[in-house]
Order: sequence, then C-alpha cells, then structure tokens
Amino acid sequence: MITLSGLTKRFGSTVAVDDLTVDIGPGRVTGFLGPNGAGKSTTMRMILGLDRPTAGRALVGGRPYRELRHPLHEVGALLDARAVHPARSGRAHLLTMARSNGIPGRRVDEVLATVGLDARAAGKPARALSLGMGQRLGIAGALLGDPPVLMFDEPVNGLDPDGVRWVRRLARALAGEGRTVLVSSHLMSEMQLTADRLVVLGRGRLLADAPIEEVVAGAGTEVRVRVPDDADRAVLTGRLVAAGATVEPDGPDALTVTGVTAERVGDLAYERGIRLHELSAREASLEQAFMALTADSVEYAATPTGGDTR
Ligand SMILES: Nc1ncnc2c1ncn2[C@@H]1O[C@H](COP(=O)(O)OP(=O)(O)OP(=O)(O)O)[C@@H](O)[C@H]1O
Repeated sequence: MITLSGLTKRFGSTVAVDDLTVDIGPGRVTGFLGPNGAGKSTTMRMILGLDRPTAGRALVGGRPYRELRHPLHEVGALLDARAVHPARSGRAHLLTMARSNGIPGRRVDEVLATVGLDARAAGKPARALSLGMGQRLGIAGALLGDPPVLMFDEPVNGLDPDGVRWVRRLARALAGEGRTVLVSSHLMSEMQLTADRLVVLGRGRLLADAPIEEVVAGAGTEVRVRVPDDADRAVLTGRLVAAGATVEPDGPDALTVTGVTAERVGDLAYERGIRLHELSAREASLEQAFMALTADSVEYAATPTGGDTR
C-alpha cells in the first residue's frame, strides 16, 4: 500500500505536486497518468525518498521510505532505466544491489530469468544494452527484493510489441499475487489493457482516482447517426444543438453527437419523420476521457501560429 497525504513539492515557483492525497492499494495495477510535467515522476521520487516533500507525506506500507529497514524488500522501482553505471554489466549491477541489501546472489539469476535476460545479455556492459533490454534490467532490479510494492515509470518505453505484452502480463501477475503495482505511461491504450484503476494528475493536482471504467464512462458516450437526406440532416442537427448536444459531421452523410443519448437522438429524428440509416452509441475511449480530463492542465498546449489560416 502506498499512502499519499497532502503531498506537495515545489521547485522555486513551480508547484510540481500539489496537495495530493490518494491511497494506492494492493492486488491491482494502478495506472498513473498525466500530461508531460504533471508531476508523476516527482511523486514517485518522493515515494522513494529521492525528493523531499515540501509538505505532506508519502508512505510505503505505512512508513516513510527513509524509515524502511530493508527498502528493497519493501518497494521496488524502475525510475530511470539508464541509471546504471555504463561500464558495468547488468549482472554485476544486480549483484552489487543484492550484496548491499543482504540478498543472496542466486536471486540475481532468478530475476534475470524472470525478465528474460540471458547470460550473454546480462554480461554486456550496460551501455551496450538496447533501451528495451535496459528496461528489463531496471525491472529485474525492482524485483530483486521480492517487494510487495512495485513502481514502474514508463516501463514500456523502447520495448517492441512482445516486450510491451510481457510488461503487461508481468504487472498483472504481480498484482494477482496481491502486490501494489503503480505503473505510469503515456500510452492510453496500453493503460486500458493493463490497469484496473487510474490515478490521473494534471499540473500536480489529482484529477481522477477511480476504476478505469468509471473514468471512461465519465467522458460519456458518442452517438453516430447516418441521415441519408441532406435537408433532414440539417434539421436534425438544429434540433440536437437545441437539445444541448455537440454535433460534428462524420463523413458524407453521418454525424457524431455527444452530450445526449442514442435514444434521444432517435426520438428527435422520429418526431420529424427523419429517416435514419444508422444509430449507434460507442463509449468514449480512454484517450478521449484523458483529453477531456486534462484539457485545462496541459503544460504546453498547441496554439495556432497565425499566418496560414487555411
Ligand atoms: N529538479 C527539478 N527542478 C525544477 N523543476 C522540476 C524538477 N523536477 C521536476 N520539475 C518540474 O516539476 C514539474 C513536474 O515534473 P515531473 O517530471 O514530475 O512530471 P511528469 O508528470 O513525470 O512529466 P513527464 O511525463 O514529462 O515525465 C514540471 O514542471 C517539471 O519541470
């Protein structure tokens, strides 16, 4: 269990993490989402005692990191896969970590096998490892102490599709063993497949802490309606807008409608005797839900540059 209460971090005038209160519980994968600069890495660094909170607390298993007697046995983390001495082999790196934490050397071979690094790859100097292999090595380090809490910051960065699936299965398996698993990622579709619950940050503040289905449902559904007749389509558009919906053209004869249910679209068409060729509702994607949630908190929004107004 990770417990954050009133967690705040300021760097000069930048508020990186702003009064964050959330519990990240065991037995599930919690996805940690937010636009660039939202404060995810800073939060993870505070959980690991690498950054000191300006205010509030970050606890692992009820205690601040620096009070943990055997930290590697309590929490494992992949933060920056490149944080390995470039000339040292992956195996030597893990052996050093193991020794300084009273972990037997054979555990190194176990975790290397778990992450799929063979003897040849594990014997290479870290600088010769591909990004994907570096990620695997970082994950091996996180698993070394067999901890009940795991945090992976962007673990699928640089992994090929097989590697991505592997991380997904690993995260799910670790959660299935009752561990607390916190995974940050920019890839919404990946989060949708991996996480049970989401914690979403924007400008350091908590925007959502809910099961993934709830976050997606919060973005509402989208209705697609095909109206073959041009005049009918214009009439229906007017009625939908009057009913509070947002309507966008979708191909030559279709509309995408948000803000009202499919039933309401059907009723409004029926009242005017408008012929429909399709009426379908689809749930918003996590991507859309994320965009809606974080619209006000992106650090650098793209703005029109003027000049070319086409
Ligand atoms: N050491 C530091 N000194 C000054 N500002 C910092 C420092 N570390 C982070 N920040 C700032 O704090 C804010 C949060 O950064 P953080 O890296 O935690 O966000 P993030 O959500 O992990 O972003 P990304 O997805 O881009 O990694 C940003 O505005 C960043 O510029």
